Amino acid sequence: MSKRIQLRQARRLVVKIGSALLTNDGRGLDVAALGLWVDQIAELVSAGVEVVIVSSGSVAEGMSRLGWTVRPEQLHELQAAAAVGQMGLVQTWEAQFKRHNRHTAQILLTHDDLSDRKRYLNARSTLRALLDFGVVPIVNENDTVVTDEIRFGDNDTLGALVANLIEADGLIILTDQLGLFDKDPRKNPDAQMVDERRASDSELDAMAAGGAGVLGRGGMQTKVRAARLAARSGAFTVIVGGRIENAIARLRDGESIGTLLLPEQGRIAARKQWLASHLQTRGKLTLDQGAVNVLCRGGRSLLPVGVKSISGQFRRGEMVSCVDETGKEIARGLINYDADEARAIAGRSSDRITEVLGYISDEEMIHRDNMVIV
Ligand SMILES: Nc1ncnc2c1ncn2[C@@H]1O[C@H](COP(=O)(O)OP(=O)(O)O)[C@@H](O)[C@H]1O
Ligand SMILES: N[C@@H](CCC(=O)OP(=O)(O)O)C(=O)O
Repeated sequence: MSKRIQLRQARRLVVKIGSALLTNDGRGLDVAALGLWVDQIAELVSAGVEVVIVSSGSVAEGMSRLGWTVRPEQLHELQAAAAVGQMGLVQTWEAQFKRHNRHTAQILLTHDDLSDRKRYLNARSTLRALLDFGVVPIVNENDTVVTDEIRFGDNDTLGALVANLIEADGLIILTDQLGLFDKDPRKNPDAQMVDERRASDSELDAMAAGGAGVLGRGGMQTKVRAARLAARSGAFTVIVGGRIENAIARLRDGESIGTLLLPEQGRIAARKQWLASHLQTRGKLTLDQGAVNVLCRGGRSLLPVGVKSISGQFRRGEMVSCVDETGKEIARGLINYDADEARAIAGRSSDRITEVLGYISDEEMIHRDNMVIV
């Protein structure tokens, strides 16, 4: 049976749109095309699918606004163009979603934000809150503080990291080709499009080795790598032509367009493996019997009220071990509070967190998505 059914079942998606598509061959943003993607995404969101957009195009739009016809070589000039262009980029997304009465939000991220545990949880909470409010987040690299993306033109990786961050079911990469071909179709007219593969398939590397288009710079290599990264949290990736009529809607209907790259394992198994790989725990939470029962039954978060005592020094986002009153390990997970804060709210009801700490970041001590039962 075709794996395309996965697209029909997806509840949370990241849609990444590259510079090659967004920018009308370098002449500013292609507002008409952007409007058509917004129509399809707005329909998905109304049908209950959560969508985060990773949008490139700031450098190209900035160049157009500044009247530059040649892409500058100097990094600071590229960064300046990105800062100018980002304004136009988010204005355009906002105006297009407004036609559907949908709010958008600008999120600028760096790779470091996503590898630092604390910032990872902060970014994750913000994105989750936005999705809960029915807002469509528009993500781009924060080109003012880092230069990796504009140097390598690789928002594909950012798309995959966001898919990991929000535990998306899938990553849809819209590009200027119909999909991934067995060789670069620009240089090889006989190239054949790949329909479905495992993201880990090593044959994909040779296929993608052909370089990039004129505006985008990552090419298919970064897309294949992004598919492998996305697969780490169990997400599938589709590489598909953004100019195909109704591409997003047709994918959603399970139609076989573009190239589907599949993870080895499902979302939950992948997540557990990812958590299990963080072997080093920084602290220990002793739980009361009620909390142990609830966690062992599965599918529940750990609330502060079920925590009897805490040992160790840790920061928000670090891995801690949860044990029962005999010291037997029950679970491991990424904790939402620093050790001192966790001690202050342990044993208390979540509605008292604000009173005790003066703020609340999460009702849970450890969210169920960040926990693995051992
Ligand atoms: N095997 C391949 N299949 C499809 N496209 C390929 C392949 N190898 C290289 N490419 C090139 O990758 C380009 C798309 O990547 P890129 O220019 O980085 O776009 P984007 O801005 O969408 O990320 C295509 O225009 C194509 O020339
Ligand atoms: N962040 C920059 C560069 C990102 C970039 O070029 O990525 P992509 O075209 O998707 O491979 C921009 O928005 O122009």
